[in-house]
Formats: sequence, structure tokens, C-alpha cells
Amino acid sequence: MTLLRIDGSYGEGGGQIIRTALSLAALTGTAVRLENIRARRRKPGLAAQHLTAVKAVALLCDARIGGAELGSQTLEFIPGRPVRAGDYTLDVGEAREGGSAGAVMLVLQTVLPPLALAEGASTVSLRGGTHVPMSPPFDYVREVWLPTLARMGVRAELSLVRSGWYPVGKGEVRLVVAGGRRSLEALKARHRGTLQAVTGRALAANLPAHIPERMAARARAVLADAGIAAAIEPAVLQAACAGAGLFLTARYDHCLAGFTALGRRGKSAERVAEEACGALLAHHRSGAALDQHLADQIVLPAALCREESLFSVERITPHLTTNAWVVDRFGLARVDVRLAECGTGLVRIHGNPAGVCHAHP
Ligand SMILES: Nc1ncnc2c1ncn2[C@@H]1O[C@H](COP(=O)(O)OP(=O)(O)OP(=O)(O)O)[C@@H](O)[C@H]1O
Repeated sequence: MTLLRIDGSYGEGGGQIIRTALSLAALTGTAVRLENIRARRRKPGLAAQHLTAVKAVALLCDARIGGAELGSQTLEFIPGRPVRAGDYTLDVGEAREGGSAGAVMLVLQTVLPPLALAEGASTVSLRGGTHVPMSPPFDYVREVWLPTLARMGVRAELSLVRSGWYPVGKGEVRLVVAGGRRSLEALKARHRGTLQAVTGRALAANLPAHIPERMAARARAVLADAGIAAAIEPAVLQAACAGAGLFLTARYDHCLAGFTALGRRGKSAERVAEEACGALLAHHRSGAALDQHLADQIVLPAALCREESLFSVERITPHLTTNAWVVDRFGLARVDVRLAECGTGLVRIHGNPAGVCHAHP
């Protein structure tokens, strides 16, 4: 059997190459061999979050897997059948002795596209980190990524059972996916239109109420100075360890954009607020439609469309160009990323008129 070889050291050289490759392997029935996994990271190879994603996608399509161990830098993944809808429970904490706060949202983003195109509805319960650094937090996925996918025809609902923060994790979310799509609808967001509203949540877990209140107050003041009225709600949550963060959503006529800043010991609530607002204002000034994270996270769903998607993005990141490369390796859709005005990017994803092909044995 020939396996499609994917070089994990390409471009960004991180975990996203694995996740995108596995989603596409399951969707198309392609057997893949991943090499040099996370070669550009300080500790290369599969970490708890990636291993959970590997096992999750393997469950969806009954894949045979080789090299699915912590630290492994090579993985073979051979799908056994088309993706099956069902009830799945995935726990990042189980992937490593002593637990892990690995990002469950990244695992969710790996299983959702295959389940959206599977026959029938699914529920997925995911346990681990819900608001952890270097990943989309729960609020971003619920307020920005899923509503953007809803515009592309994906029907899914996400709820937070318990938040999970670094370093302990132990959060839980529940995802319900309607399934039954044959392909998705193209995303058209070259121009974003006008800013309709900015909303947000200032969250603290196991910390005093004045922390989220100060984050919310400072954020409202910073945005008001820029002429933007924002509705930001402070809230205190219970969790397995302390954590805090501010999550903002900018709602434009034709798209959504999300901005996050997480707290840590020694960083004031006001600084957290200024960081998230700074990111929002930089995006607003850029004039582009999608924020830098949404662009790389929408490349895969857009590759599942029959028609062409087109959107502008605040800036071209290595995550974006790397994900474009992975999609290209599967020959599913051609992704064209171009530099546009003032450092923004323009992304065109030529859909596949034939739709996604399930070439399962
Ligand atoms: N603040 C944020 N908001 C939304 N998305 C984010 C945010 N920070 C990071 N992301 C997204 O998280 C993903 C991280 O991918 P990356 O390849 O870096 O993954 P990883 O598996 O966490 O690990 P590693 O970098 O350790 O290999 C990207 O899609 C990136 O856009």
C-alpha cells in the first residue's frame, strides 16, 4: 500500500500539520505517513494533545495506527472505513501519566470536519484544557470558529461543562454535530463591512471577583478611547486550578474576529485587558476581514467546499501557509495565499467540484 508522506518539519513544523493531515486522511480515506513530527518544537514528537487527536480520529474511521506514542516522531495512519457518526468521549488527561492541560479545542477542531460530513448526528465529550496558551480557547471556538462554520453549513453546538486552565486542565466541553453534509458552502469574506458590535467575557477561575471586573472595566475604557462601545461580562468560574483571561469578539457585517489574552501570576488584570484590546484594535486598523487565527483554522473546512472561498486576513502567518501546504498535499483543493494591501493577506481556496471523495477500501 502506498502511503501519502507528510513532512512534519515543513513550515511552522508544529502540531497543526498532524491534525490537519489526520482530518483529511479520515475524510478522504487516504493512508498517511507523518515524519519529523513537530520537528520545529522544543520537545519534538507527539505530545498528549496530539496523541489524543490521533486516537480520536482513528476511532472515527477505525484506522490502523503505528507510532501512536508520546514523543513519537513518525506516525502511520491507515483509515479502515468512512467516518462513523456516534458518541465519543476524549480525554487529553489520559494521554499522559500525571494528566495534561493539553488543548481540547484543537482536538475538537480535528474531529469536527469529519463528523460534519459523516452520515448522522454525533456527540463528543472532550476533557482537558479549555482555556490554555497557544490554542483557541473555548470562547473563541464558540463565538468565532463555529459561527463561521455555521455560515458554511455546519450545524454544531458547543457547551462548557467546566473550564480547564494551565497547568492542571481537567475542563470539559460537549459538542453536538448534526452531520449529514456532503460538502460545505464557500466562505466569501473579502470585505468585512462595518463593525456592528464588540462583545466579550472576562473570566477568572478560582480567583476573586475583582479580577474579571477589573479586566472588563479596563477593556471597556481602552475600546471606548478608540470610539468602540463594548459589552463585556465579567464572570468567576470554578475549575481544577486558577486561571484568568479576556475573550473579545468583533462582529462585522460579513465576518467575526476573535481576540484573547490570558492572565498569569504577576500580570495585572489591566495588562491582560490591554493585550486583548491591542490585538482587536490592530486587526480593526488593518481593514482585513479574518483575524490571523481564523484564517489558518478555516483553510481545512474551505477545502471541503465545491466552490471557491475568498477572504482577506490581517496578516499571513506560518500557520496559514503551512496548513495551505498540507491541504495541497492531499490534492483536495488548491490554496492560494497572497500578500495584499498594507501587509494583509488575500486567501483564495479553489474548491473541489467533485466534493470530498471517500476512497475507502
Ligand atoms: N489566541 C488564539 N486564538 C485562536 N486560535 C489560536 C490562538 N492561539 C493559537 N491559536 C491556534 O492554535 C493552533 C496552534 O497550532 P500549532 O501547530 O502551533 O499547534 P500545537 O499542536 O498546539 O502545538 P505545538 O505548537 O506545540 O506543536 C493554530 O491553529 C493557531 O491559529
